[in-house]
Order: sequence, then structure tokens, then C-alpha cells
Amino acid sequence: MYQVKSEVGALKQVILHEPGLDLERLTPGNKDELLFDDVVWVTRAQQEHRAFQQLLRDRGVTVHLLQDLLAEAVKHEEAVAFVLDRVLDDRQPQLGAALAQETRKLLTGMGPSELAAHLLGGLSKSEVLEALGEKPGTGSLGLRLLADEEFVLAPLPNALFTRDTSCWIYDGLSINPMMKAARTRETVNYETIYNFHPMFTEERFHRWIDGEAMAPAAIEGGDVAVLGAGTVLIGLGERTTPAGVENLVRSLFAAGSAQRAIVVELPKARALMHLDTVLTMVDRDAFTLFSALDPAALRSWTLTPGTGQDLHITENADLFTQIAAALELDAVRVLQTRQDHYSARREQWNDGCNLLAVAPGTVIAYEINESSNRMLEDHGIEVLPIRGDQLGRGRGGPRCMSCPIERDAA
Ligand SMILES: NC(=[NH2+])NCCC[C@H](N)C(=O)O
Repeated sequence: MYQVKSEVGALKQVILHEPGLDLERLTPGNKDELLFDDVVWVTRAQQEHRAFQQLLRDRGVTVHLLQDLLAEAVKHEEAVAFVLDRVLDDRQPQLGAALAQETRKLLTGMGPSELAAHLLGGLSKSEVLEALGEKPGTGSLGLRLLADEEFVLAPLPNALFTRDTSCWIYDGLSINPMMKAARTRETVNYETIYNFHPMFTEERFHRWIDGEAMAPAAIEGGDVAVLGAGTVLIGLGERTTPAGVENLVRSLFAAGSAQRAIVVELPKARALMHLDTVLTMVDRDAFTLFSALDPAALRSWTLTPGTGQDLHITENADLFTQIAAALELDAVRVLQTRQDHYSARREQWNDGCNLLAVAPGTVIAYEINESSNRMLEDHGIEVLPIRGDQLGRGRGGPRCMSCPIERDAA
């Protein structure tokens, strides 16, 4: 039974993506478009990722790997048709019908593992030519225009951040419409998994949002925290839109799975692209907050069910007072690191606030964020450090590299 009842309760099952072909395709020339800040030493990134997986397993968490799930799903013929209908649509501006058809033939002929690797890792023009065993002489303008190293199917290096593209909220799943073009195909991969993998087809759960149908009303999992007590906390910033919030919240309210959403406005900036880059729940009553943000200055609203399809919205005087009230606590602790201007920004950039709780008061964090981690320990939070020198180059940490599918209440 997949259910995420809280943000910090005992973690039982997660989806992670161990990077591979997707990261090997990054270059100084394409990294910006692909939302990475540097190229990556892939072998080391994989070692770092395996250590992260192992730490979770040691803590009793079952780890599912995205590429394995996808490979399993595309063992079904209908799943292959489903995913290829979407990623090789004739309307893809750079492809055109001829190239789309050739590529489709090529991908359909692959075994499930190879297909899954390319759905995540992309496919270059030279790989297409090599496989087709011919030069671009046929009726594809798209193929003639592409340079050999350019992509017929772009790689998805941000698949590493499994949290963003699908997220479980109480007894249901949201497959998210993504804000950035570099990530929209991730949504299709998740729809393929959730529609066809027996692990999910044999279970019953709500579907809060269907990413493809709802795009471009983006909402991303890095902006969504399941606080417990029928409450969700949602960040509204660079990646999550008002329409995305409303769609999700209406759907949760209609099923009665949540009674309240607290929505907090974030500055729109790359470094703060999701809520979990600045604010993360670490214990039943504690949150870590980027030290450059003034908790009293954060603008927020509480959404509750209104009449019919309407939402009832009130602006909050104080975000954390509202959160405490929702959780039926006298107060919550807002943990901020005492840092100088420089280390505050350096550690936030390196995901010092992006923490994955495995149990109340126990979090996985990048070791690089020394002062943030020390501060947490001073407040009684157990920090399990991992190395992320390579993984962190895509601007994501333990929380966004994990998609919990089963978690206990706090
Ligand atoms: N929830 C998060 N903090 N996710 C980080 C995502 C980073 C990724 N490179 C992107 O820009 O989309």
C-alpha cells in the first residue's frame, strides 16, 4: 500500500534514480539548457549515489530505481506504444514525421533495458545513424539539420531529482507537469511507470494530478511537503504556478485526503527554485529555514475547501504560527544557521536545507554543509552525512533525489 502520511515519519519505500547515460551526455555547451551548473564526473557521482542508496537500505528503506521500474514497465507492448506516441510525436519541431518514424522503429526494436536507458539517457543523431546503418539521404529534413552529436531524443539528467516529477501526498499520487522544457519528458516516463508497472497497476490509489493533461500549469514535488494532520505545505515560486497549486489542492479536497494547504511565496531565483531549497521539515515540530530569509516576512495563505469547486483562501499573519496551529502544536521550532553572508549563501547553494528525513529528527544531508549540519545537531537533530560533490552539481540534495512512496505518520 503506497501512502505518504508525513514528511518526517519512518520512511519505508522510495524511488531513486542512479545516474548513468543521462549524466554522461552533459557538456559545457548543453549543461545550462539541461539545468546543471557544471559537468559531472559520472563514476564518482554513481559512487556517491550508491552510498546514498546503501544508507537508506541500512535504515530499513526499500529502494526502487527509476530505470529498473521503467524497464519493467516497457516490457508491456502497450507501454512502449504509450511512451513512444508521446516522445516521438510528429509535431516535435526538431524531428518531423520521417525521423520520428525511423527513431520509433529503432526504439521499438530494443529490449526493455536498452529502451529504458535511452528514454532517460537520450539518443544522438550518430546513434540513430549507426543503428539504421545508413547516411541521412532520405526524406528527413530534421536529420539533415542535426549535427552528429545533437539529440534526436534529449537526455534527462534531472531525472536524478525524482522528487520533483512525481510526488505522493497522503493516499494518492501527483504526476507533475514540469515548468522547464528540459524536464517535461520526465513526466511521460513516470506516467508510463505508474500506468503499466505491476507494482502500481495492482494497487489502488488516488491520482491527484495527471501531468501531461495539466501542463503547462506546473507544480513540482520539490515545492510540496506533506506536513501531516491533513495539511500540505506548498511553495509558490520559480517552478510552481498558482494554477498548479489550485489543481492539486482541489483534487486533494475533493477526495477528503487533505483539509488544508498552506501556500508560501518564494522569491523567483535559480538558487531557490523549490521550497525544499530553503525550507524543510526535519522533526515533528521543527523546520530548517535558509538563514537569509526572515520567517516573519514570508507571505503565505491558507487554503481550505470552499463551496463547490471554490477554495476558501485567507492570508496568514505568520507562516509558522499557522503551521503550528495546523499541526495542533503550541509552536514549531524554526532552525536557522548563524552564518556570515557568504557561508549562508554557499551552503544554501549546496543544498544545506535540502534534507531527507528517514525518521522524526533524523535526516540525510550533504557533508559539505558543515555549519548547517552542526546547527542541526546542536538542536538535537541527528544528521547522517553523505558525500555529494558530483551529485550536487545539478543543484539538488537528498530530499529532491528521493521520491517517497511509503512513509508512516510522524
Ligand atoms: N526539489 C529540488 N530542489 N530540486 C532540484 C532540481 C534541480 C534541477 N537541476 C532543476 O533545475 O530542476
